Amino acid sequence: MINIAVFVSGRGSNFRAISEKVSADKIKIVALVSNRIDCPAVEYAKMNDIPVYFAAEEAKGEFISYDDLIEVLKSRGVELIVLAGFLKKIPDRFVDTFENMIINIHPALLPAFGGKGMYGLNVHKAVFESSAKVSGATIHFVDKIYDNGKIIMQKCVDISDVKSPEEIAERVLKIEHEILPYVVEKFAEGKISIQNNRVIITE
Ligand SMILES: Nc1nc2c(c(=O)[nH]1)N[C@@H](CN(C=O)c1ccc(C(=O)N[C@@H](CCC(=O)O)C(=O)O)cc1)CN2
Ligand SMILES: NCC(=O)N[C@@H]1O[C@H](COP(=O)([O-])[O-])[C@@H](O)[C@H]1O
Repeated sequence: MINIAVFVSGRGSNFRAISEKVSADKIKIVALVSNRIDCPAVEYAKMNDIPVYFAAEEAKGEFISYDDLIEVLKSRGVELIVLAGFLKKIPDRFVDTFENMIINIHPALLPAFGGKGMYGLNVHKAVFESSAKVSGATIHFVDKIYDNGKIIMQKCVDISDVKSPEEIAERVLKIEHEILPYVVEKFAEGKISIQNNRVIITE
């Protein structure tokens, strides 16, 4: 079993998918981290006795600093950090400390439609405006640049008949809720590795 931390900024449906779909004998969610005090993901964590931490660049009020958060996560033996709708840049020192231990889910087929400003519905609006016939979700390692890390898994979905960005969002979210719990479980089983600079998933 591995200890994981999940970082969120809002609704938390991917966080819930991990919590509800990955078996308790494979992972323990020892921390929910958010940059927002009042969000549904935090309510879900509190209802399920998952420790909640609010983090920001500087400690203030209920917020701890990223530097203090590093020590908290180390003390909790965190082996995997999952960014699930987290909308802030993870600082370089954080990326260095947890090298190849941070993953992110992005609601598009990277490297397309990624980078600064590309989050939430903004992504699906850009995809819709591009007239793309396919979209999907990407899970990647987190490095010091937005949406730039090694890709772990992608799954696509047909959007040739959609009438709005919201329809794309709905179809992609279903994909996210499938592949993120799968990837987290593979991490817990020790079946994801980097060999010759390529990500290998062992079935
Ligand atoms: N060091 C990294 N940090 C983060 C990454 C990453 O790959 N490396 N991924 C993002 C998640 N993400 C896309 O998957 C993403 C999130 C947010 C933004 C963005 O432009 N944010 C705005 C601020 C939005 C807000 O405060 O509400 C900004 O930076 O101006 C882009 C991509 C998580 N962190
Ligand atoms: N670039 C980052 C980004 O856009 N992340 C996206 O935010 C949503 C969070 O939903 P959730 O809070 O219900 O999991 C998800 O669609 C996730 O891919």
